[in-house]
Amino acid sequence: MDLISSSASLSTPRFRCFDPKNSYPETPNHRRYFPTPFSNSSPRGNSESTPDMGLSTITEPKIVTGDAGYVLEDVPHLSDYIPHLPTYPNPLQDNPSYSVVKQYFVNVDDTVAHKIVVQKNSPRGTHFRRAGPRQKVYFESDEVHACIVTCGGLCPGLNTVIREIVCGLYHMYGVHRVLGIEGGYKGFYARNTIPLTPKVVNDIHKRGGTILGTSRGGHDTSKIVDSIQDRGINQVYIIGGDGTQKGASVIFEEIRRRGLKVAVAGIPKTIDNDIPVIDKSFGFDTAVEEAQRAINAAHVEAESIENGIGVVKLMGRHSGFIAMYATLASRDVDCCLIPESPFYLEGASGLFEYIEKRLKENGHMVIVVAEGAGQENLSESTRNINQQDASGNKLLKDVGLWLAQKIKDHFSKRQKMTINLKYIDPTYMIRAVPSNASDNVYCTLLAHSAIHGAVAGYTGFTVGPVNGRHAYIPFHRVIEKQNKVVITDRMWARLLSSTNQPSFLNPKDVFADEEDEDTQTQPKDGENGERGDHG
Ligand SMILES: Nc1ncnc2c1ncn2[C@@H]1O[C@H](COP(=O)(O)OP(=O)(O)OP(=O)(O)O)[C@@H](O)[C@H]1O
Ligand SMILES: O=P(O)(O)OC[C@H]1O[C@](O)(CO)[C@@H](O)[C@@H]1O
Ligand SMILES: [Mg+2]
Repeated sequence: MDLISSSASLSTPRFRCFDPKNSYPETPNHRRYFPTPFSNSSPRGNSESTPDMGLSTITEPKIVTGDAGYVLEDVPHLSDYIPHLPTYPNPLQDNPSYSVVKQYFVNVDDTVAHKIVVQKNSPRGTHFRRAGPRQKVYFESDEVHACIVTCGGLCPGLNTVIREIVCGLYHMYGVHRVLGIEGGYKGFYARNTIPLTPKVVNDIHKRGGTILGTSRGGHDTSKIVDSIQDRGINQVYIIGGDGTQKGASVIFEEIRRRGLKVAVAGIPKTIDNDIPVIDKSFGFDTAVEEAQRAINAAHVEAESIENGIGVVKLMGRHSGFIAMYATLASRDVDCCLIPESPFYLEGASGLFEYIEKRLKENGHMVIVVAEGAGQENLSESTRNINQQDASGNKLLKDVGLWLAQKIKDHFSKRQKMTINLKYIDPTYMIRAVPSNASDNVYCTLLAHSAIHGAVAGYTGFTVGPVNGRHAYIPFHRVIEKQNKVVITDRMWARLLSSTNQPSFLNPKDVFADEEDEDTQTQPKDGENGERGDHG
């Protein structure tokens, strides 16, 4: 029996109080899991508690299984822990723009498949709850008091997401009280707030950065939730990367522990594109486009002089997506170095040998290096002082400068070959720009999906496209690991074939990696389409 078409519904209850025993079907094929009971019922957190520590027990994943290996990894709902919540008709049904749309409301049983490449006998696999407006909502318009916070590094599109949350709440749901939290998580308890209206945010999407400011570190769960409670905030929109989503997850747990009617929605922001499950992060396309300008400059410089070498360093701490896509887009790049693919300089099939070959063949070359590439080489040659930023992220050594110097040193020893190397570091330029047109549209959809989820009572979720369809993804799925370029995937093979660079791998290493399932954040053979590999 197909779970979706079965009479037993996956939906949260409507027009009645929540009874967890009835919320999910229970048949031999339909197992059900419920949130763990609250660890205590204290209405306030203990502000003496250690900052940045999870104060609450972790909610168990909500997993529903169906026929033929169907699995729904569902997100929490306010009614999971607050009984007797009233529901209201969605005001969109009377909105002139939306009411004309046929089937505007998402069917409560709609789910989105995580993997869409399947074989005849494959199980149906993991699904996520489809994002979008619901017929019934759990907040009245004048009851909503929302807030928005941006955390972590900058990314093109932050202002667009802020704008669209404010305008979406205002125009779709008649919400007039939205607060901007200044300066990231610590702003909840240490900074001012800014009232946000459609007028205030009207043209902010044309600017880079975030009008709210951002920060790293300073996540004090208890103080943040105290502030949310004291201000009477009941919808929290949190925009940020993997660290931010971890922070959002513990905020959600604490809110649930206190039994507050507060929806927590995460909007994934990462210029490195390192958040798993979602197709792609906003701002990524803009960053790749902006990187073309640096690569073009490096190419022009390199081809204008004898044995010219252009080296461009791009962002990407642990994931080389920007470098890989910028390289593939440009076609002027002869070598792309990313954190996922270790490389070496000396000897047969090493980088120096390849540079010499390329210069002899072509007279110039361009190298793109992601900031996290080759850190193991740098550690060997420089003292490793394990420095961290305020959020605990390891500070990387400058691979661009190191590489440029190594290449210069190598060729200066070789009398017969004088090289001219130009090093370009556009690191912050690619993330400080406003988002491009397609990212702007994407940001709008993310903001709308987050709003629809929160007003419908869903909480503890990150929103994002999964195979092109927006879905609500439980926090644990996006914070458990980072998305990385899979160098045994066809996308990396395409890159190798476009640059003709050495793979720096011997087959033994490849097979050893393939055996280690944990290193594979993407399926092999490019089958997931997650990062645009539909080949
Ligand atoms: N495990 C965690 N628990 C609670 N809060 C966290 C955790 N990790 C990070 N944070 C908080 O999240 C915020 C942002 O984290 P971080 O600086 O790592 O950036 P990010 O969100 O990963 O974005 P990006 O890395 O893309 O710039 C910081 O305020 C940090 O204190
Ligand atoms: O210098 P900051 O602002 O801490 O950010 C640098 C880091 O942020 C990122 O852009 C991720 O947001 C990384 O690529 C980079 O290492
Ligand atoms: Mg991060």
